[in-house]
Amino acid sequence: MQKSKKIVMSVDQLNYKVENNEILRNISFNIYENEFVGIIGPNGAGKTTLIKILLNEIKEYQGKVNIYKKIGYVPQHDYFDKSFPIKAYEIVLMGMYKEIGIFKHYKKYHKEKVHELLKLLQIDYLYDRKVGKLSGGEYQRLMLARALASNPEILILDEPEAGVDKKGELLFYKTLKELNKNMTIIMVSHDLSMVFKETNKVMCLNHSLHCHKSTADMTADDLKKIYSESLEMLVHIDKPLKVVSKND
Ligand SMILES: Nc1ncnc2c1ncn2[C@@H]1O[C@H](COP(=O)(O)OP(=O)(O)OP(=O)(O)O)[C@@H](O)[C@H]1O
Repeated sequence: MQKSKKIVMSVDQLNYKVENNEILRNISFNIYENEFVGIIGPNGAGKTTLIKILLNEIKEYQGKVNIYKKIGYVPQHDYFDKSFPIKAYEIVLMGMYKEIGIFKHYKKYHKEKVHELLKLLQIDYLYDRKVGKLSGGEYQRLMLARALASNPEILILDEPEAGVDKKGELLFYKTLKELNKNMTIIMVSHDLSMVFKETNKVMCLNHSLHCHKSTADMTADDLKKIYSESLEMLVHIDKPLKVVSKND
């Protein structure tokens, strides 16, 4: 069934080094429309670097990267300096900068779109609030509104759970599930329990790609290949993983 789906992104033999430090090694994968892919891996595994390559922020790599659809990006929690005096609606307008331009020639239509997005994400009350006054969960939803402002077909999120409490996280994933009906989602996360609950594909990255498969087919051995402390990690995963015997 998978074969009839369209490829939205394809990476072939990607290698990336900084001086003699091999950060990404021989990475190849395809992402298909409407997939919800979780990228997991330990600290320093190259997850954010891979995202930066997909976003074309890093260009000095070897291999082929083809992106066939428009990307919206939800950055890590500390992406913006929160002491900067900017209001929530202005952050969302930034997501439309290609339409508006750097001289902020926005029209009534753009502001209406901001209201629409904030309403969709249940944070319309934040419209005029300074970004430094937002909670972790509100800030995360605002970043999502900014990413959606450019009408993306692929949404990439880098550790969206950081700085958000459990209730906020559950609400956020509910929204992502809804968006996933019309959008491909790629999410870097350290929250393995949510990755196993919410995504339908998982990539295990630790400089090279150790596995890329359906979430339902993930095994404890897949995790052991990338996490040395896998036993403690497994304790926090609600969903039972397949037990693979040595003969499998
Ligand atoms: N410009 C750079 N120069 C040198 N080393 C770099 C550079 N960018 C990244 N690295 C190194 O590459 C490795 C991968 O970093 P990256 O941020 O991609 O990891 P990550 O998997 O996202 O980690 P985390 O889960 O901690 O956020 C790290 O060891 C990092 O120090």
